[in-house]
Amino acid sequence: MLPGWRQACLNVFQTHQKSAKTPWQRAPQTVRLFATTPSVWAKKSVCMEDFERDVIRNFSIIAHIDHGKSTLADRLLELTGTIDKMRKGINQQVLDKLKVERERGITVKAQTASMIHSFDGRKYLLNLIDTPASSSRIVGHVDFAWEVSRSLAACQGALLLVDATQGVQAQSISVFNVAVERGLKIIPVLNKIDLPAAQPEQIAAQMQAAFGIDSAEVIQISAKTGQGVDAVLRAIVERIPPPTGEATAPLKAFLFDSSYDRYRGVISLVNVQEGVLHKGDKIASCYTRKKYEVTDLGIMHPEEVPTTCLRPGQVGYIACNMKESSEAHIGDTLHRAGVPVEPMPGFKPAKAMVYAGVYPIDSNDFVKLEESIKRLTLTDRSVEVMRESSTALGQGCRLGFLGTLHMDVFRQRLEDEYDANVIITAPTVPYKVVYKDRIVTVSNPTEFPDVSDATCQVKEVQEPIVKASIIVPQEYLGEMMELCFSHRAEDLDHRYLDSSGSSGRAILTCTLPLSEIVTDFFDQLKSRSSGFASFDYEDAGYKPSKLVKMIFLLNGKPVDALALIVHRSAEQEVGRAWVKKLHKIIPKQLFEVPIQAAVGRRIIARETLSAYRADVTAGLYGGHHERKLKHLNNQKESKKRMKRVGTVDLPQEAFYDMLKTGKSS
Ligand SMILES: Nc1nc2c(ncn2[C@@H]2O[C@H](COP(=O)(O)OP(=O)(O)OP(=O)(O)O)[C@@H](O)[C@H]2O)c(=O)[nH]1
Repeated sequence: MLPGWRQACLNVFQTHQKSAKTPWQRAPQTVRLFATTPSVWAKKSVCMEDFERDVIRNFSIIAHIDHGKSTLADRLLELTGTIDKMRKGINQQVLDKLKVERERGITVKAQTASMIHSFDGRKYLLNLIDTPASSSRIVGHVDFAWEVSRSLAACQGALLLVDATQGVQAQSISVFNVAVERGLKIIPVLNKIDLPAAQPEQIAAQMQAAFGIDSAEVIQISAKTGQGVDAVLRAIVERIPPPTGEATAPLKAFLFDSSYDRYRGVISLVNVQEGVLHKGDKIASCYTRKKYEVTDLGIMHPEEVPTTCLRPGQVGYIACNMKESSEAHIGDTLHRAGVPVEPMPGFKPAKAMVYAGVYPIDSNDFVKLEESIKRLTLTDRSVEVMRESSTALGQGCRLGFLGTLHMDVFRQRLEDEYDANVIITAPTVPYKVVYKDRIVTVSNPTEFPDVSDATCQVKEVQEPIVKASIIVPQEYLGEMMELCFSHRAEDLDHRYLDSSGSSGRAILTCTLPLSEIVTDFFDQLKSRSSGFASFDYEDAGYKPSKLVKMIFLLNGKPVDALALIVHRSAEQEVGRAWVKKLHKIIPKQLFEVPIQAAVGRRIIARETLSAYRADVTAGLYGGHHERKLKHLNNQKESKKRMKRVGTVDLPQEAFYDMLKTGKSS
């Protein structure tokens, strides 16, 4: 169940969802909750002139998953009277939105809310910019580092929230580093002190060791009971500096998020840095140079509340007849048309780290799938989309994701919101193939050259590597080191975060090839540390590596959709495992089928599928000629639904099974 106003809003749309004829007619959930203003919400009006720079505070809450970010955000909204406690209901969160977010307990899409807070006789405008957290249950949080980084660019401060029972986790450190890099004022907050297992003193000391902050600055709270939360509000006002920027300067607004509304087009979230933005203003984008007219603007309070203007330092939404999501570039600078300004300094664009082919289970559904992907990317701009086709799977799309969690979330959203059943090929990272005269980035195994073939003129192959950090109770340190070494770790190092014997925590850092962590690394990390380890990684460039392309042959014919890029040291193991799996999954044919794994011309592994003919007429004794014919015809029909790979018939579902099990193998 959702809180009052969100539930009412959801009900309106669920009715619409049910009446929508096709899944792709349905509005994406982000849009539904973001852009509509049902009458159940009380009309609010806010005069933006009341809030000059010195009474504005722009901040984020940064935390590891489940440390209580959404609970604290709700408490702040309640304490400032932005939402009504009774209407919201108890223990229900206001800012989390998507179904996948509720199911996985993670925040995927950032949300922003403005609060008005009276303090020491003055009214302050507090803008909370919600950053998505990761799910350490699934894989590294780096998937959403891009979202976090863009949210933080609109802030001057951040609440660093740590669970007093769990202590500092890997993601707390990585987000902290991003915040510090951006020069944000950090307010350390220790949450869940109401729990009997809380160890506030020990964890505060841990925060000192991990972040180098003064433990006396740590505010102890319980976001659940509200204890100490007023001290957080005080610290936001007192410790976070106000934004800079002059109202008289030419307009400069920083675009940090966008969503899509089917009626109004793109809705952008902006942070006005300089000048004043009004309804009716003609604005232009520094990036695309396109011009627009502002048709609507206001603040998220927490729903949309229209205002007459947005002044320096303020954060709000604008609608300006932007038709395509691709026009709203995250990190773009908007200015008054005809009055160009210097764009905001370089913003890291989203970089795809993991690629996979996405195909419909029924190849006739490609058009529908492509449409669904298009719609979904309107709300998730960080996904790269290209068309591709495979002889085995037909027409499909090659998608680039920020990480495997991102890929998983995208697949789940495709299934939840668009009823799309898809086959996703094994994830591949982008490799660099260095030829004598050029460097080519390859993210599709079918395009990877046969490096053993001298005519290819490949000088070397480079693979992406990451700097990984694992925080774990000391008793699991050895186990974690072994895990890292078995995944080709280098430069392994560790230090202790506190000195409380074996129950204390250690942080282990190393470099790992990205390809090693996109499959089973995370599951192993969790199971080998009894769920206690937290893991994070960041991009660390490229490094030469001995990689080869492995292909699989059925009856001597290669199956393109199954090609893999593997490290030479693992080729035997991987080849054997996949051939065994294929042997289990591929249905028997009318003839014997050799299943082989090959690297270049070398056959690495082989299994043989024995011949079999489904005798559909067995049991039909005597002269039932017509019935026999009917059964044989049925058999012929079902064969038409099979994919023909060379001479071998494969049902599309077999690929689904192979690739699904391939992921966890
Ligand atoms: N006892 C207690 N429980 C809390 C407190 N704060 C949060 N919780 C509980 O901790 C769980 C996680 O809280 P959330 O607010 O959803 O955590 P989150 O950090 O927003 O999680 P993400 O959305 O994934 O970032 C929920 O069950 C909360 O009720 C607290 O101060 N005390």
